[in-house]
Amino acid sequence: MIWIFYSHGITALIGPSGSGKTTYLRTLNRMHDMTANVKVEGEFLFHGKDIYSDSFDLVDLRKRIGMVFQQPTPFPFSIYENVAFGLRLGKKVPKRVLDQEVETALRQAGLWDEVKDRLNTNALGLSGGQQQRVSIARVLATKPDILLLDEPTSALDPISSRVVENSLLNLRDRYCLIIVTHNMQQAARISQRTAFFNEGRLVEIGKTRDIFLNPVEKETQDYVSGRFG
Ligand SMILES: Nc1ncnc2c1ncn2[C@@H]1O[C@H](COP(=O)(O)OP(=O)(O)OP(=O)(O)O)[C@@H](O)[C@H]1O
Repeated sequence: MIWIFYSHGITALIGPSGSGKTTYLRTLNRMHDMTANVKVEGEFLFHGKDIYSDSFDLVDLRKRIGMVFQQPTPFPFSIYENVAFGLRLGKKVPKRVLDQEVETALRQAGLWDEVKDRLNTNALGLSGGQQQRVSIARVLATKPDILLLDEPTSALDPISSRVVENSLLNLRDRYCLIIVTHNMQQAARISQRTAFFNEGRLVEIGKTRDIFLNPVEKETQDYVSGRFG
């Protein structure tokens, strides 16, 4: 099966617990490389080049295909240093440039107005939703093409979740976002395309509206109508 992700927009990966959503997501930036006994099959082309080829630079890959996890993952540094972290890796960047890039990333993540007066305070002092947006800004700062998000709002309260969702909505015209979510309402609210996984297989992928209202497969119909999962 050939599966294409477009250069921008949100694709939601849905399915019952243990259906393989996270396992699939992690293949997209080679997160399984460090795990013993994992075999990845198939071809994963990124701008026409197989990301599993030996010549693909892993650090570059993870900059261009960034990942945001379920738990916010700020480092115990200032907000500024968190976002600047990836920009500083392996090169010297002038402060003026760094300031600009940090601001841009925080604006894109929808956090700038809330933190612009306290960039030097510890990111761990922020709320969960703010910490998650710091995590998103940190990934955005390295100028990725793709953001992989593994249940990015499931550890947050409903209000913080909505704020993070809104940030993702603002990013979808510029980036390719691929998001694992347990929350079908969330998938329906924010994604243009949805993929349904079950028992380690991709069952069906299509426009979100079609997957929810008019799926091809009975398995998908049963899941979206709440008959299992
Ligand atoms: N295609 C597959 N091949 C081999 N193992 C798989 C496959 N899909 C899933 N698994 C195994 O099933 C387990 C659950 O998978 P995974 O965590 O990806 O599911 P999930 O849909 O993300 O679940 P949850 O929604 O609970 O986070 C993992 O241990 C994984 O190794």
